[in-house]
Amino acid sequence: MSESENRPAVEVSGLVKRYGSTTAVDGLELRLARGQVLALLGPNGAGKTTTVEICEGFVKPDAGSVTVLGLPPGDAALRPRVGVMPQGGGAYPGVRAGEMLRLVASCAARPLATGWLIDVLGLGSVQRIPYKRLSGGQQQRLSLACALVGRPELVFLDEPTAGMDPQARRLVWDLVAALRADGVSVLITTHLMEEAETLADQVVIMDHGQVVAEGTPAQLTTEDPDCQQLRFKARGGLDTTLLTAALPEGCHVTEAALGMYVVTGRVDPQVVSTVTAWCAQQGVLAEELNVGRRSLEDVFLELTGRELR
Ligand SMILES: Nc1ncnc2c1ncn2[C@@H]1O[C@H](COP(=O)(O)OP(=O)(O)OP(=O)(O)O)[C@@H](O)[C@H]1O
Repeated sequence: MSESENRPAVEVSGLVKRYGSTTAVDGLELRLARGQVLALLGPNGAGKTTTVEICEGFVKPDAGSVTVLGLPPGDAALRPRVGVMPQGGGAYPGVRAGEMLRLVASCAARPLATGWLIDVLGLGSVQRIPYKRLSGGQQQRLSLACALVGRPELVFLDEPTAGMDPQARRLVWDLVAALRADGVSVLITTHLMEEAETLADQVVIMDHGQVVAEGTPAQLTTEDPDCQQLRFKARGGLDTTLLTAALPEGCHVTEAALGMYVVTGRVDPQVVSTVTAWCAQQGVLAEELNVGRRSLEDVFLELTGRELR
């Protein structure tokens, strides 16, 4: 086995990319092990697409090192081994869907059967329709078919399910799971926390071009026992400051949405009984009580803030 075969699928170190005064990527470290799925999360403008485009070889970095299957990004030897699904498609507007896929397949040494891929991705009825007339979700599915038709060892999927209906999204999730089962490495960017939790072995949350947290979905959401949550519903507008004061130190109550309360902290039986008793004193019933770990979305918002970018 050559030395490059032992390297991770993607290895990024000290990566920097500037656009004028904007530092899109700021010393990023990233490692995708072979055969794993890595989900790259981050708010708008965090630098995800720039990072992926550097790994794909489309954008040159200002500093840092990147290897893809042990080779420099864009190396000609990578072309048949890497599948790319760029954000927002990337096909000739006039080309018919079926032609597009066959064209891409003709460049591969051992392509998948295009008819099979068209069926799997539910594109049979739109094969003869020009790319520009496909719906957004159909364009995305065609783009995914093009990324996969060459049986790649590594796939870059930049927001693959953006704009897809729930059926198409599930289909893509099944396909990604099947790729993983076949030993394909996948780097996926997404704004859907459920997508990351469902698919990823490893989640990397980035912001301002840097990694702010990484780990398995379970590690990111359960690591800290003091950060459990008790959720309940009750009449809107309860005094959360008073309830917080009634709870042990370290517990904190917020009204996440009208009538939806979240107690964050170490949730033990005493905390649950204090909450229900306190609600009873206010003459309200705490309903749909649920004790669980933080969601990935909670972790994401905590790390990257709630303001719009
Ligand atoms: N070609 C470019 N020229 C100038 N600035 C750019 C260019 N590409 C990206 N940027 C800037 O770099 C930063 C990172 O952008 P990038 O597209 O990588 O973010 P992202 O995390 O993929 O965002 P989104 O979730 O919105 O897709 C942004 O501030 C963006 O405006």
